[in-house]
Parts: sequence; structure tokens; C-alpha cells
Amino acid sequence: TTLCHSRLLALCRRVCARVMRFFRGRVCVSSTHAYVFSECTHGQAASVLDTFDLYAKTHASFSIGPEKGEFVEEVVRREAPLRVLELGLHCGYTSIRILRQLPTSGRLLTVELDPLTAEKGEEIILVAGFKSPQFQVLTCSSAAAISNLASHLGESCLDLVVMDHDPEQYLPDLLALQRGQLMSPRCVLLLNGILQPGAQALLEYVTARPQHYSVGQHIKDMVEIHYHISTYFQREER
Ligand SMILES: C[S@@+](CC[C@H](N)C(=O)[O-])C[C@H]1O[C@@H](n2cnc3c(N)ncnc32)[C@H](O)[C@@H]1O
Repeated sequence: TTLCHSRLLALCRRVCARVMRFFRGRVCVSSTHAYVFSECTHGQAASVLDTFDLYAKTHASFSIGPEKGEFVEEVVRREAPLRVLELGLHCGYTSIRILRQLPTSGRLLTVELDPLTAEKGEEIILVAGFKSPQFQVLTCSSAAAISNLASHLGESCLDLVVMDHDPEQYLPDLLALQRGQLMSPRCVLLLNGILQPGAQALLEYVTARPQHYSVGQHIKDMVEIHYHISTYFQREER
């Protein structure tokens, strides 16, 4: 009975945390969007990012901020990915960081569970001067997006995956990407919030498979992970 109670309690805590995150997220997205939209210079990505950073100095914000933002840009510049998947669009801060460095033929698919947030995030990306088909917003859960990803990618595979959505989904989403053979042999994963238990589960999974994954640089609570694919791995583990 004690075990049952503690499991129930843990479940309640997890549900409450998710509900709180959802409502905080909604408040955060409306006020961030309103501020950035009215204060930035439209058409200038740098001004949009500066306005986000200014807002975050005095308000709670879900944006990754300038240090991790620079790191994301550095990775995109170095890897020159052609197909990028971002899980957790929010107001578009990370998306803009990615889009600023994406090669001309590169394309970003960004996923957002909450329809209002997806709308606001997409508007900010457009305000920053980026246009479709450089990017596409998929309004659904990460799991639904991944299960339907092949239809968006065609023959291509992902060269970069940025996870900053629900840490509990990190590992299930990585496994789904693996199963669907959606990651290219040079795919890089960028993981935010690595101190969260869900993210730790993913890190444990990848560090236990050094022949397939290696952990690269990290900045604050963001880490890059390199995927090494082999035909053996494709056949045996996917
Ligand atoms: C921390 S914010 C992302 C912040 C973003 N990287 C930035 O810098 O602006 C997380 C976002 O992921 C979304 N989200 C949470 N769970 C999700 C899921 N399972 N699938 C897709 N999006 C999800 C939330 O609605 C929220 O907008």
C-alpha cells in the first residue's frame, strides 16, 4: 500500500508539474510575443533576438538566452545541416538562431504542441524576416510529428535535432527517430535542460552506446551529441 501511495503521489506531482508548465507557458508566450512584436525592428533578426534578450532581463522567459543561443549558432555554422528538426518552438527564439546560420538550401521543421504558441512563434519568425519554405511549423506533439516526418523529409534525413520540449519525451523521441531511420549518419543532437530527469535518461542511453553516440561540447545545461550510424546498428538495433 505504501508503495502504491508513493507511486500515486509521484504521478500526481508529475501531472501537476505538466499542468503548471502549460499555464506558465501560455502566459509567458503571450507577454513575450507582445513585447518582442512591438519593440523590435521588423525584418531584422538581430533586433528580434536582442529584444527577446532584453525582455528576459526583467521577465521569466522560456527562451534559451544569448549564451546557449550563440552555441546553437556555432553548431549550425559548423555542421551546415540541410534538414533540421526543432522540438519545442515556443516564441521562436531558438528557431531564429538556427535560421540565421542555415545554409541557403537548408530547411527547418519546428514542432509545437500548443496551437496558440505555434501561431505566435511562427509570427515572430516571420517578423525576423524568414519565410517559408525556409521553415515550417508543425502544430502537434513531438511524437506525432516524428511519426509523420518521412512525408516532410522525402528522401532526406535529419542532420540536426534540437530538443527543448518535454524532457520526459526526449528518450522516447530519440528512439522513434532511430526506429524511423530519420537521422543522417552525421546527425547532431542538441539537448537543452540536461539536468532534468528525462534528459538524464537520454544521456544514460547514449553514454551506454559509445559505438553509436558521442557526447560533445556543452554550455550551461545544453549539450551536443554526435550520432555515428553503421549498417550493423541499422540492422540490429533499430
Ligand atoms: C522551453 S520551451 C522552448 C523554448 C525555445 N527553445 C526558445 O528558445 O524559445 C518548450 C516548448 O515546447 C512545447 N512542448 C512541450 N511538450 C511538447 C511536446 N511533447 N511536443 C511538442 N512541443 C512541446 C511547449 O509548449 C513550449 O512551447
